[in-house]
Amino acid sequence: MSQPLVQLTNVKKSFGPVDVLKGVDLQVFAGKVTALVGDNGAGKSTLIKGLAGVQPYDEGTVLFEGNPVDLNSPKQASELGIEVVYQDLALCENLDIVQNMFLGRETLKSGTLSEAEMEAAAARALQSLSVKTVKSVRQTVSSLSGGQRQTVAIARTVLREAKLVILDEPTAALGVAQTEQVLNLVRRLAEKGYGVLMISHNLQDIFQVADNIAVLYLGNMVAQLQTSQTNTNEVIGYITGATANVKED
Ligand SMILES: Nc1ncnc2c1ncn2[C@@H]1O[C@H](COP(=O)(O)OP(=O)(O)OP(=O)(O)O)[C@@H](O)[C@H]1O
Repeated sequence: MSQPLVQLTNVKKSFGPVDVLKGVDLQVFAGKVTALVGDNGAGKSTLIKGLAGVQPYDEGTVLFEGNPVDLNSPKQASELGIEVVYQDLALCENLDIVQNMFLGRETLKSGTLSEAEMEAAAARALQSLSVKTVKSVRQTVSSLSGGQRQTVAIARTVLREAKLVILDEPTAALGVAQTEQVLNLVRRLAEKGYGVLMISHNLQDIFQVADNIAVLYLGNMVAQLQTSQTNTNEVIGYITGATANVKED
């Protein structure tokens, strides 16, 4: 198999006396969707906050494209090409799609952009993901459906030149049709070569879009499975701890 885009080795994180990540390994590949699953409190959010540089790990190594990297701030993570779409999406209701896509980044690496250039770049980001559900990039976010909002938040990561897109429960608040739209978009992200790490509690979604499934149980990575080589019962066994595979200290 090719070199992972991201490789975490023996990552640990504690809050006071509570060990939340107890030496976690994880590999995420470019062009693949990796689902991160685990019961409430397993450590999924803590794991992605470390990758996002929001809450740095206490110990462990992170290789990005094969090189050791520090992830001590969101800026460092973003500069490497790690972008997270949190459940709240961090979109401003009263602003339009273009304004939201450039929020806080009115100037890019290439310098300051005019309105027309920003509009064109926003449209290009959506087109690159074959998004047809958004009619105009000048629509305000308040007029968009939940699925369209998720789409805009994902397209924003593309505009920010992400290499790894981390999605926190992207379909949690969506109905059936919009879930389908967003799952198609997640697949397209991978087809375009992005590495995707997706937290989800929905096994149906996971079996539909994920190439790999990583299971956290009480702060331990108990399984990294290929979706094609496993089934729902096996994954549930690891999530609930019925199938034990915990590293001894
Ligand atoms: N800042 C913090 N201070 C203290 N404890 C924390 C902190 N953040 C997380 N925890 C604890 O770490 C454990 C793992 O939390 P985390 O949010 O990473 O789990 P999760 O798998 O994302 O859960 P969920 O599916 O419910 O979102 C929990 O027991 C939680 O209470």
